[in-house]
Amino acid sequence: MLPATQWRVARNQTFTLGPGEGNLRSRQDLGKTGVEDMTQLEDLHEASLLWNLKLRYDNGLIYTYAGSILIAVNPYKMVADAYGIEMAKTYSGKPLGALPPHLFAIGSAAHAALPSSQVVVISGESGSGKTESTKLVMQYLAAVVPGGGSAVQQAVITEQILEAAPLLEAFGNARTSRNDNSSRFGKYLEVFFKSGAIIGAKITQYLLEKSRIVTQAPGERNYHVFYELLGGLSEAERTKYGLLEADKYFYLNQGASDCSPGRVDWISLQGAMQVLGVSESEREGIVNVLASVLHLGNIYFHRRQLRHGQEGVEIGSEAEIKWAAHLLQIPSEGILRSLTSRITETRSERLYTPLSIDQALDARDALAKALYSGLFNCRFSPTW
Ligand SMILES: Nc1ncnc2c1ncn2[C@@H]1O[C@H](COP(=O)(O)OP(=O)(O)OP(=O)(O)O)[C@@H](O)[C@H]1O
Repeated sequence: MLPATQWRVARNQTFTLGPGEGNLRSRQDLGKTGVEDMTQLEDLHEASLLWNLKLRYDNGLIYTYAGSILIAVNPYKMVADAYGIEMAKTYSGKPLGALPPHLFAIGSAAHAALPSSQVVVISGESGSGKTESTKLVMQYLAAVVPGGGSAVQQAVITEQILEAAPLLEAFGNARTSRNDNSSRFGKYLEVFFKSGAIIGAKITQYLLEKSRIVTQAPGERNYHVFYELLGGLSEAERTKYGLLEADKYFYLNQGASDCSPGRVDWISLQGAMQVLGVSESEREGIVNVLASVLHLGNIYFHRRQLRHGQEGVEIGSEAEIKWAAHLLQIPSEGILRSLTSRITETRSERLYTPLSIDQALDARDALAKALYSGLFNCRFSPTW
């Protein structure tokens, strides 16, 4: 406790304390690199926690414990030798706290506590590093835990677990103002063990951000897969699906962000699908859906005055409807009707009420969202 009324704060700055403000004591000396576990801090309040994290971060130490919780400060650059098989082996079998704080220590602790069920909860704000941390925990498990079955089965399981991430990211991640690879869905990843060995995994994904399929804020993009598809198709394939360059699509160019293919090339993505057992005909179906979503986005409408002062619409671009119908293998009249009128069914008849231009645009977007989210939900719940 210091009785002084003058407190030295930083360098040569001083300030005078007012009456009743003298109950101050010096900050705990955390040394150059802070403490590895926040529970060692004498003062447990926001300022001291942040100060400790800063000291460590400034020294290239991005991980800190708070008891059995690991706090990671995103370095936004690869920290040399921080991960990899050697590091995974170093942490394998060591109890939490035996070595400096690390994500691999969390993986090791969870693995050591088997066979009772374990859960690693990774949370944080957008761009804080959840996706990367999830992949690192999986990399750790794939590196140090044997797969079940024969050597070939083990290799297949490990490869499938690691290939699932880029595939899910292609369909569920997008560039946002905060993160170039932001996950726009929640995921729950389960890894199954038997006798200490990995025998399978399951990813459940939920709450995909559907609005992004049809609209993007300035500087943001649609899901990576669209740009990867258009960047990777050959000329012949483009012709087959009636596709143009990415910047020609309303669903891709609204954010006025660049339309380059970005993260993963289409060939690698197809390779990942193959590894995960997506057949060639299913892959063909996936491209059909993606291409039809793009075609739907380029459909536009003209206002039409109907009898009795009623407003209706007519399609401005038959070609896009025909492409979507062809790719989805449904009659184009059906799409046309559903985008221009509301259908009400009674016992004896069907009533068609014309849509206004805003309603028609909503109907178009709703169809595109239903197609894409249907694809995301049913094709990408891999279970091994
Ligand atoms: N451990 C790390 N080492 C180096 N870079 C990292 C690490 N973790 C994250 N990053 C960098 O930060 C970026 C954002 O991280 P990440 O996508 O994991 O965030 P997130 O929390 O999953 O975000 P969102 O909620 O938007 O999906 C990554 O693309 C990567 O460049």
